[in-house]
Amino acid sequence: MDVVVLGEPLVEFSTAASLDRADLFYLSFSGDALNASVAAAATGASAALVTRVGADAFGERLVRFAAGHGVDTRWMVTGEGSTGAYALGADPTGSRAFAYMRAGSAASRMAPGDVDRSPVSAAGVVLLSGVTAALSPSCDQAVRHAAATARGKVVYDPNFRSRLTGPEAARVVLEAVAPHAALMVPSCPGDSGPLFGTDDPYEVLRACLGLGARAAAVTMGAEGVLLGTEDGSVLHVPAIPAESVVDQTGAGDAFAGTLAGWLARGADLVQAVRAGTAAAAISLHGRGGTGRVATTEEIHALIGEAA
Ligand SMILES: O=C(O)C(=O)C[C@H](O)[C@H](O)CO
Repeated sequence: MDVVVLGEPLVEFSTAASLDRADLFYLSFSGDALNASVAAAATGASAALVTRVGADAFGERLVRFAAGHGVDTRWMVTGEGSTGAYALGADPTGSRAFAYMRAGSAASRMAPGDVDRSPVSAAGVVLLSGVTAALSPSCDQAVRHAAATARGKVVYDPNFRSRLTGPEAARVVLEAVAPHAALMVPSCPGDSGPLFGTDDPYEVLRACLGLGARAAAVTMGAEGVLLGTEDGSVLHVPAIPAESVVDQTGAGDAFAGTLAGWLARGADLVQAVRAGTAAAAISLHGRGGTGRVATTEEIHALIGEAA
């Protein structure tokens, strides 16, 4: 397996109106782990999502949705608890509101055994996130176990969510995972303030390397990505400008999933980060986490290489 992602897929109810006024919602499927696994599969890499869904109206649809996007669903199993869901209000000014309906969900009941039953140990890249660790104590354990099992092949997205966890707890997970990380992809701002106490991307980069990650790609939205490696090299990769932005939800996941796919297929770090920035730019044209998934041809066209 090229890429293995561990985390919670969510049913997504989105609207361009505000959540307290909208009465019509668009149904789709999202969640940081699903967004990233769909992006990874779109690169041509084999990509599996390791998770649990509920035995309810949406669990099976979620699995079908993932399969329809080329994700290997053999490790999306049905378990106790409901399929997680969230409502997203993404209005045209760019402001966003989230309402989670995921407490006690099937995926939040994952545990280290889910990792042992998955292809994590044989994966080219294992994509883990702070969202997954924040779902429950057993998910926290699963993330740490996956990091140790993946033997240095981890891409870690801290993805700090104040509705799910606090800075201290998120920082403890980050410190546990960092020594296993081939790459960390913190956002700045976003993850930087709560987790690193600074919005200076160079300081965030140094902090990630100081914790034992072999490389870090600090994502800065329209300012691009600051990429640094343990040998001391630092490179600024510009963002790809996006016009007519519909919604930024999932852009970071498109970045992480795409770069994981490219890395697993043999690209070097700089190529993979460039591909990730292209996928993130394209994702801004769709509503929700999976509304617009970049094709490899589109990525090549944007980064100026022959497809
Ligand atoms: O916030 C989360 O936990 C989600 O997974 C919902 C969205 O899909 C996610 O925030 C996009 O990154």
